[in-house]
This record gives sequence, structure tokens and C-alpha cells, in this order.
Amino acid sequence: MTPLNDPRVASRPRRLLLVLLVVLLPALLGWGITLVSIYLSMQSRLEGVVGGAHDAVTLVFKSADATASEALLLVGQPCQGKTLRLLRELTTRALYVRTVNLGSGEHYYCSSLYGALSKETELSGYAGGRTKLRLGSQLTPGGGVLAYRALAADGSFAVVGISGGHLRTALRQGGLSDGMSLQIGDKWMDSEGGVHSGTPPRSLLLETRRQHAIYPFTIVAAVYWPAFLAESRVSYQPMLILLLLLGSWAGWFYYQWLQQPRPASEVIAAAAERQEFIPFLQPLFDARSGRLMGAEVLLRWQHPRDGLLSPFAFIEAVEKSGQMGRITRQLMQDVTTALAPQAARLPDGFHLAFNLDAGQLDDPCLLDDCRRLMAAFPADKLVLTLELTEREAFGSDGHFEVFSALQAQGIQLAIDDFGTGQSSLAYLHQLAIDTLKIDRAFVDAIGRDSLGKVVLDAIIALGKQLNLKLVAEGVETEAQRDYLVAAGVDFLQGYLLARPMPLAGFIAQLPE
Ligand SMILES: Nc1nc2c(ncn2[C@@H]2O[C@H](COP(=O)(O)O[C@H]3[C@@H](O)[C@H](n4cnc5c(=O)[nH]c(N)nc54)O[C@@H]3COP(=O)(O)O)[C@@H](O)[C@H]2O)c(=O)[nH]1
Repeated sequence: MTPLNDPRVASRPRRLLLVLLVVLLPALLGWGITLVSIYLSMQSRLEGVVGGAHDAVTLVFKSADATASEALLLVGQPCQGKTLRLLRELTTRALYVRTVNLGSGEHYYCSSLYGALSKETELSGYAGGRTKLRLGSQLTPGGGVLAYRALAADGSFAVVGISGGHLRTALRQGGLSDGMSLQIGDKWMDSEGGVHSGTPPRSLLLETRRQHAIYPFTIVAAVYWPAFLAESRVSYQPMLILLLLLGSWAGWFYYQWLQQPRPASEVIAAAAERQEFIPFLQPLFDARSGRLMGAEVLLRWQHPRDGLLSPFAFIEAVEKSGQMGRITRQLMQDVTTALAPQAARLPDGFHLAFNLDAGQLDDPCLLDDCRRLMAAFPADKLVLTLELTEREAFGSDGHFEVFSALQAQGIQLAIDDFGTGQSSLAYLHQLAIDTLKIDRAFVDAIGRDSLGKVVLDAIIALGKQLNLKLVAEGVETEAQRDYLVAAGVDFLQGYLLARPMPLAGFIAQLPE
């Protein structure tokens, strides 16, 4: 498993969390839509409910008002005989009215229920001087009572009592049982008929009020969260199962998709963006003197989870992704930044080699990238070499032009892994190649494989004939080194002499 085969989301808990979200998403959206639609429908329903309750309570007040006005005509007459009869007639005739009392000063003196009496009465607390809500009396335990008063100019009065049951029915007639209330003065009645001091609790969700233009009462219709959620639950339940099934189906597809590897080009672009591709340098030594003469820049992927990765694990995918140019540019910049300040510690004519794939020859920025790198070093300090593997298809007309332009800038060209491809030897001449890098397989043949050694000897002879510099790579033993030195190879590279190392390590071993 390489980073290129990683699922789109590498962490399993994260994958499961994402899938869970997808499973729940339709259900959550459905619930949200249900809440909004219930809110809107309740909002419009509330207007109607308030209007209905307002009209119904108005009827009660009208009846009380008419009865109290009629009763006021009887005030001052003795509470007996005809007066009492008329008073009782009023209570039976008038809709809603339960009792009518007559009084003057601070006392009732006549009651439709009890006849003549002398009972002190509370004169204050009448909203608009006319009406007030009272807690239930002995006759109406558990329910409130509405008192409606008509006043004569001399201070005498008639008070009509109306059972809270009528008000409760009026409040409930809109079909909204909770949240309806009737405010009169400093008291309010709930939809169960209970009377409370103060004002009904405010609702932050939905609330509508309607105050009567003439009578001193206000209808309040409010929707509170528990009722709202209960209603939404009832409407939503049938949909929930369907939406969960839909979500599970989508979640299954999403899980399959998350399991698939991300496209390699995407992974590589992200890694390049995070600057995870770094240069390693493998020193190159003069074969005869054994002195450090250069270095080959080799790509590594410093992966945050898998550590340092060799190009074999990803180079093919990088080349296919078309992002090799961008990555080589980054390598050139990193090497320049680290090495240019140390130029004085490098030998003159230091060979710095970068690998290129054939596709990069079409990159219009290549020449500028090389120029920029060379300009960062003092003149004659650096010999920049571009290594092209023989296996790559190059040699088109366009490539010849690129080679000429590069060489005009003093940039050298090397054929990498020479001997492993099947290209015509003619292009060595046509392309004015400077260096042949003998493939490791032939170096490995020294002392082991006589046929391989024959090819090695032939490559060395060819290089000398064509006046090319020869680099032997993969030198692992002293016997190989001695043979190559004796055969006249110019430069040696291999684990025997030095392994590829990070930039900092390479700089650390330079002479001061
Ligand atoms: N287009 C680009 N190709 C690149 C770049 N960087 C590297 N490469 C190519 O990837 C291949 C693998 O490279 P790597 O794993 O870095 O191997 C190099 C050396 O580590 C290895 N080597 C050197 N000495 C020895 C040795 O003594 N023994 C041994 N077994 N291996 C050794 O050889 C590789 C160098 O190869 P070469 O480039 O042919 O000189 C490889 O094909 C690289 O070319 C890049 O930036 N761009």
C-alpha cells in the first residue's frame, strides 16, 4: 500500500463519520423543512385563532355590558319584590350571565343569588373602571370569574358576574388548546380557565396579540417550544423512516466512493503543494583522484505517514500526472537555496545533475529554470547536467531545438542508464551528448557476468571513441571501482563511495 493507493479519506473513523452524516443528512433536512413548514402554518393559523377568540370574548363582554346597563336602572330601589324578580330575570335572560349584584358606596346591597345583603366589595382593580378577573368563588371553584361593572354618576353600581367557563370556551374555539390567554388588567386567564396575576409567559417562537378597541381585554395566542416540537414530531414521523432509508442508500454509495483511491494526480499535486517532495544528493567522484566532483539530485517523497519514499514507489505516477516539471522546479529551487550560499566550499566545475523525463523537454519553463539556477552560482563554479534516461522516447525535432538552446547556455546533457535502451547510437552524435552514465547492471557484472562485462567494455570504448565523459553508477565494491578506474571511466557514483543524502548532510561533509 503506497500513498497513491490510499482511500480518498485515509482515516477509517473519519470515513465512518462522513458516511454517518450522509445517512442522516436527508433525515435532518426533512426535519428542518418540517419545522419551517409547521412554523409557517402555525403563524398563519395563529391569526385566525386570535381573531376567533377575540370575537367570541367580545360577545361575552357585550352581553355583560348590556346586562350591567339594564341592572343599573334598578340601583337605588329596595332589594325585594319586583326589583329582585327583575334582577333574577336578567340573569336567566342574558346569555353567559351568572349573577347580578347592585351596590353603592363600598357595599353590595342586593344580589340575584342571595337577595338583600350587605357585603363589602373591593372597588379597585377594575380595568378601564369596568371589568376584572377574579379567582373562582364558592360557586365556581377552580375556575375564574369575570366581573363587569356599570357605574352611575352618584357612585352606585351594578356588577355582572360571568362564569370563567364561557371565557375558556371562547379562548379554545380556535382549536389551539395551549398558549391561548385572555389579559384583563393585571390578571390573565389561561385556556383551562385558571386565573393568574401578571402577564402570560412570552414565547420567543410565535406570539400574536389582539387588543379590543372598546372593551379592556387583550387576546394573546402563543406557541411554545414543547407544543411546537410535539406537533412537528407527529407530522415528521411517517417521513422519517423513508428518509433514513434514502440516507442509508446514499451512505452506502458514498462509502464505496470514499474507499476508492484518490486519483494519483490529485495525491501528487497535494503532496507537491505541501512541499513533501525533497531533494537528496548522491556525490559523484573523480575516478582517478577520488575527489568530490559533483552530485546527482535524486527525488524523495517525505510522506507524513509513510516516511521517506524512494522514487520507485511513485515516479511513474508523477510522470503520468504531468507534474514532473513542477516538482523538478521545486527541487532546483531547494538545491539552489541551500547550496548557492556554500558555493565557496564546492570545487570549481562542480557537476550538478538533475534527472529529466522526456515530457519535461516540452516544458517552456525548463530553460529559464536552468538559467536561474546557474545564475545563483559564481561563473565557472557549476556545470549543470540534465540526465535523460535512454529508455525514454526523445529525439523529435522539437527536442533537438531544446537541446541546442540548453547547450547554448552551457548546460550539459547526459544519457542515463546507458545500455538498457534500444535507441540508435546515431543520436549520441546528433544530439551532441556530453556524458554517458553506464547502467548499474553492467557495473554489477564486473567479476560476475562475463557477457555483461563485455557490454561494459564496449560502452567504455564507444564513449572514448565519441569523446564523451563516462560516469559509472552503482559502484558497490572495491573490485568494481578498481576495474572502472583502470578502464578509464571519468566519474564514479555508488554506495561504496557515498549514498544519497539529504541536502543538509551533503553540505555538512563539504570541506570548510
Ligand atoms: N525524472 C526523474 N527521475 C528521478 C528523479 N530522482 C530519481 N529519479 C529516478 O528514479 C529512479 C530511482 O532513483 P533512486 O531510488 O534515487 O536511486 C538512485 C540511487 O539511489 C541508486 N544508486 C546509486 N548508487 C547505487 C548503488 O551503489 N547501488 C544501488 N543498488 N543503487 C544505487 O541509483 C539511482 C540513481 O539512478 P540514476 O538516476 O539512473 O543515476 C532512478 O531511475 C532515477 O533516475 C527525478 O528527480 N526526476
